[in-house]
Amino acid sequence: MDYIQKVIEIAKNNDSSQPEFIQAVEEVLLSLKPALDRHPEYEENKILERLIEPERQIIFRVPWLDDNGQIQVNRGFRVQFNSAIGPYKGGLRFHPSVNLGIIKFLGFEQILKNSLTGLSIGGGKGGSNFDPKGKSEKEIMKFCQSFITELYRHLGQSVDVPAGDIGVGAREIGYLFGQYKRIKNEFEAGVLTGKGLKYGGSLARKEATGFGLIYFVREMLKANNDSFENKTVIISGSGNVAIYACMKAQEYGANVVAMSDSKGYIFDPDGIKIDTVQQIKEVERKRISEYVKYHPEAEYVDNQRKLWDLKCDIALPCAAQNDIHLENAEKLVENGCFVIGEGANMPCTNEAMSYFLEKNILLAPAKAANAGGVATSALEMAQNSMRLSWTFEEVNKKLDEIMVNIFKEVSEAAEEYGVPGNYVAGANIAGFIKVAEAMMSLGIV
Ligand SMILES: NC(=O)C1=CN([C@@H]2O[C@H](COP(=O)(O)OP(=O)(O)OC[C@H]3O[C@@H](n4cnc5c(N)ncnc54)[C@H](OP(=O)(O)O)[C@@H]3O)[C@@H](O)[C@H]2O)C=CC1
Ligand SMILES: O=C(O)CCC(=O)C(=O)O
Repeated sequence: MDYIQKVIEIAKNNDSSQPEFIQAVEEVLLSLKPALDRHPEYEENKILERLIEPERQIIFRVPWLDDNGQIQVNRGFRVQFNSAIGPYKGGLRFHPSVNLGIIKFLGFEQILKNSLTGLSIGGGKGGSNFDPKGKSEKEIMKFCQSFITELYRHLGQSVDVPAGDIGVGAREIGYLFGQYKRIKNEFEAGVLTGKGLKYGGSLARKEATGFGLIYFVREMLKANNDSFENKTVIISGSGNVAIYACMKAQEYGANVVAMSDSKGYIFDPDGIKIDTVQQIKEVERKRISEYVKYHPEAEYVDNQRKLWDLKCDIALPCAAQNDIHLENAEKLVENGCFVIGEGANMPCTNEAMSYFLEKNILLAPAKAANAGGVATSALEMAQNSMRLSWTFEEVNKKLDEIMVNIFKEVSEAAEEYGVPGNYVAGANIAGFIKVAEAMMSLGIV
């Protein structure tokens, strides 16, 4: 058995109940062969065995009182995966589906993503099986306070710096930061990112993941003599990443005709009115089906999975993992889709990814394409350290430059390691080499 297969077997034996984590490990490791062939010292130093084992995993009880005075108990997680190149960095997800395997897959992806940003940030991720849907403002606050009252002891601006993810936005970060500050009796702004602008947040962080995705896809299209101009785009999700991806794609001349949420999708052939989506999702926190009340010419389909049956040039999955299965991939290609830009983490199954690569579809992998969010979080940390705030234009310009660099790094790695145009392998190899080299320098730790 070769080295890669041996390490995949270790993951399968140790973590057989964590399918998403095994999926992420297989996807990454199988693409690293050219890098491992060139660097036999990685095997001697058991770099892969160490890479798939988190440095630390914290699982904790989160008790809180609901509005009826009843005690509720949730489970909290923080996986501090790899700190070879910087403090652990990665978001918190609050969603009923959260379990250790999901947090581990996200944390594992985050190691390589953060490496690709070129900034000094290691990989981590956390969250809870708490469902923010249907909770009152007070319940959200009480949950956040209880969550951070346990987790705070493991955090710090040079230790571990969480941010948002599904179900965690500026509102939740505010409550988490408020309680952290109270417990520590210290205004340690750099301990959390995605903060509100009034207390240390960065301009353009809210927009960064979506905008960054479009900057990356723009570069990928440019390298293939194409652009967003007049392209038909469909986007899954209607949360933070989806909204700002839509906005930037429209600015570049694309016609975004569909968006979704976890229940269904809207189809507006004249182009999605993104301010309406913002009102429904960011302000009212309602379902996307509300859209047709404002725009009766649009259609609502009560089946989120059917989104992928629509005809488009570019598909941007920006909702959750394993959103595009093989049959969705086949349908997309059959309908003429030739670009996939992954805004969500691991939105394509490994079978769907392989199919897209086989069909020479331009595939922008999540680790590279959605790295603009965490990169801008690192810019927020930099501003916090300097006690300065940059303008929106300054942050956005830096974000754009970072995404241009990531694309360059990814496409050059693909070329150098004999898989030109395979940005999936390019991203994995480029992200991995930096972390592996740092781990080699740091000794057996
Ligand atoms: N926020 C960030 O900076 C970054 C986020 N990401 C990734 O982007 C993706 C979206 O995150 P973000 O926009 O922040 O999250 P939000 O919570 O803002 O939005 C999530 C969106 O996805 C939908 N959704 C959630 N779960 C499912 C599901 N199982 N099936 C279908 N739709 C679903 C939600 O629908 P509903 O409204 O019905 O809940 C909502 O529209 C995630 O994969 C996240 O890990 C990656 C990098 C950075
Ligand atoms: O901004 C951050 O630190 C986290 C972003 C994130 O969770 C992600 O990149 O998936």
